Amino acid sequence: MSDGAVSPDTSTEIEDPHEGGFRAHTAITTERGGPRYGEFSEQVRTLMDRARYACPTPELTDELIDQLAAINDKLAAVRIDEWHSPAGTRIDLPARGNITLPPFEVTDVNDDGVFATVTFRDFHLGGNKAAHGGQVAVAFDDLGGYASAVAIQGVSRTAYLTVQYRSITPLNTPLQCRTWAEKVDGRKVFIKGTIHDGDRLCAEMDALFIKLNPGQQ
Ligand SMILES: CCCCCCCC(=O)SCCNC(=O)CCNC(=O)[C@H](O)C(C)(C)COP(=O)(O)OP(=O)(O)OC[C@H]1O[C@@H](n2cnc3c(N)ncnc32)[C@H](O)[C@@H]1OP(=O)(O)O
Repeated sequence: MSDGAVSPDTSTEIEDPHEGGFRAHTAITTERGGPRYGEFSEQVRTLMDRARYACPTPELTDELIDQLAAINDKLAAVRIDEWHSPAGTRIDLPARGNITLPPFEVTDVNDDGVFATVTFRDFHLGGNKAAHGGQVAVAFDDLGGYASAVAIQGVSRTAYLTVQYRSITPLNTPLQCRTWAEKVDGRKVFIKGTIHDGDRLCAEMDALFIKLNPGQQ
């Protein structure tokens, strides 16, 4: 760190409940960030959407830098560990409040798998109005992990994930995603997935998740 630089404030880390995997033994709560945290997440997503397509004047760029720096300073002052951050733990919000995921809402979980509506936004643009292929994989990874968790009632990590891009995945369109466990063989969980725009198949996933051993990172 250079002279005079200040480290981000991480003093709010009050405990480390991490015992392996990527889930902590913390109570599930929908309180963190307050009742309007979902609106906050939506504003962050909208910021990224608008920034993706904006061409500000140099003067506006100057102004926005100052405003965003002020916001970033406020957020840095309330930095906390990943286990207690509402982003990723607010199960009442789209994509658990995780702003790095394409927002999705799980509509059903049953013997046929996990069913969700996922919407790729302007900031997920790949090119020519289509979603970026990597973002499609992100959606599959998270919702595939969900299907794996349901199948084994435990935590797993992705060993491999392949995507077949069958047709254009549109932006700003509620799409139907289904992920399901095709086979469980010991610690190996073979997961399949599809994303449809109505009747049209956009992409398919074939993935292997490995159930983590106790304490495994
Ligand atoms: C609800 C929230 C959902 C969120 C989901 C998000 C999921 C993620 O993004 S996880 C992040 C991305 N993934 C990673 O970082 C994982 C990195 N890799 C690893 O940590 C390890 O390689 C890991 C855990 C996958 C497997 O390692 P390890 O636990 O030592 O298992 P290992 O003994 O090597 O393999 C177990 C079995 O799987 C097989 N296997 C492991 N990796 C592969 C692979 N890539 N391809 C094929 N088979 C494999 C092995 O051959 C072995 O098979 P068998 O039992 O028949 O001999």
